[in-house]
Amino acid sequence: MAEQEKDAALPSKENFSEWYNDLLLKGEIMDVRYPVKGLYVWFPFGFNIRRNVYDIMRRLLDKDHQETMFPLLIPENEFMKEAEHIKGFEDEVYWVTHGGLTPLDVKLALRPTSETAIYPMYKLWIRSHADLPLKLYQIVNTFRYETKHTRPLIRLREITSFKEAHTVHATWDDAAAQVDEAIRIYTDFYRQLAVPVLASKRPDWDKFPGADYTIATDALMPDGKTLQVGTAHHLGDNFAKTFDITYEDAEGEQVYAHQTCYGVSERSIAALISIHGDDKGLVLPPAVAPVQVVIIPIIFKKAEGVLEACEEVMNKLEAKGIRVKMDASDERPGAKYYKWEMKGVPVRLELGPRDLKNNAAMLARRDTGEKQQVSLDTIVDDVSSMLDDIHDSLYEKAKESIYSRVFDCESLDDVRENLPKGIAKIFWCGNKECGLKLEDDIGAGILGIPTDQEECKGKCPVCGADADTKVYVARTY
Ligand SMILES: Nc1ncnc2c1ncn2[C@@H]1O[C@H](COS(=O)(=O)NC(=O)[C@@H](N)CS)[C@@H](O)[C@H]1O
Ligand SMILES: [Zn+2]
Repeated sequence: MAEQEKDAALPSKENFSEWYNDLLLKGEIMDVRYPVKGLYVWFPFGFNIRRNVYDIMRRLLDKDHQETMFPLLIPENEFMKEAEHIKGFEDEVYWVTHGGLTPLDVKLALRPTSETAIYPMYKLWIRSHADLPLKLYQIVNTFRYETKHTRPLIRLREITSFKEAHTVHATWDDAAAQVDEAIRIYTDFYRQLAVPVLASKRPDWDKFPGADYTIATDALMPDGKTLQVGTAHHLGDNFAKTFDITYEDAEGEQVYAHQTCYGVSERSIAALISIHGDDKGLVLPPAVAPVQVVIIPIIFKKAEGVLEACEEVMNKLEAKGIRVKMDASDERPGAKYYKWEMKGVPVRLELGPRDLKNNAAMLARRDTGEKQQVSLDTIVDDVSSMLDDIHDSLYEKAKESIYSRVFDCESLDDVRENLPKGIAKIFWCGNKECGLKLEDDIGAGILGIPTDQEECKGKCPVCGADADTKVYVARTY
């Protein structure tokens, strides 16, 4: 890897942006030196985290979805069919115009998202209500010519890990239920990454192009800005009408289907790195850590059976399905601790001659730094429960961090005062002019109406009209 930059110390997490960029290199996540703006390269270690993260997503989806894969290239005539969708993506889509030296008679879009690749096929596949609900997903790369500031894992021009699900239903209500199910799946997915998220219904002007409405999940980053880490869209029968996706209902009538689509990307990894990391580097939730336990043999002149004991412990942990590595290199122990702490290994296991004599080993937690001596007879259970404790503690700390930075505000001044720290909740009458004026006034975005919003009565801070909902407002990525 790039040795030269890795020697300087990691900046403090206080300057979040420098810390984040440097950690992507030092933690061997992504290399940003690829010569195309917005395209980045996975280091193997980072790619290993990605595999673990998406294995969790697959386990959740495979319960009642099927995974597949559609082509990357979309013919212009299909892409240009749905007006709203075109308006939303026309200045972001990349086009392929040649095959070798031969100009193409129909130029091809690189999928920015795959509705217009998938739905012409759904038209062919769906004939009767017996074919519904259809729930497919793919995990692919997609391309968006982002003009805002590109950042690895957060805003890429090639989204390398775009999980998009596209479902088809008999009725609008069935599709609405699927949107709720998608948000439940995402909330569970993020809980397994120890990342708490807030779900809210986006204002109309911020919904997905071509959708009836969008519900999004947002994480709160250390710098007080929110990151949209997943979205679910109710597409109504808008795309079904455009792509003529109909099914024969029980009465033999041809009926337009109702659809949803929902997606997450490598922002899921940006969130877990940013929320859990510290000044010593990555702090990985055990569920996604490529190495969950690193064994450090403490060897003096004579090995005195230490290496054999470490091998034995390693085999017992591996037999339990724990991802373990032994670092028997001849680096100093301190250098080893530094390296594996940087890579966020949740548990370090130290074993030297004295431990061996006491039939014990020392466990050190990466998240809190606390050390615990355990007997070699119970070490597998001790390590397993420590890994569980680490997950729970990371999740609790992250929940405390986001809920303590959601501020219930009564006035726009309140909002202005609290925004630098996190998310504000403020009344909104629901009409667009007020919403846009509110966003303009405070230089931040309306995230939306919390999905767990209770009834509440108040006044719109812009027009003074009665309001019965509070909305989340925040500075966003
Ligand atoms: N340029 C980007 N880089 C990284 N992630 C992105 C980028 N653009 C969008 N995302 C992520 O991808 C998710 C889904 O994108 S989206 O536009 O909201 N929705 C769709 O494309 C729908 N077809 C559902 S898959 C977003 O919630 C966001 O988390
Ligand atoms: Zn108003």
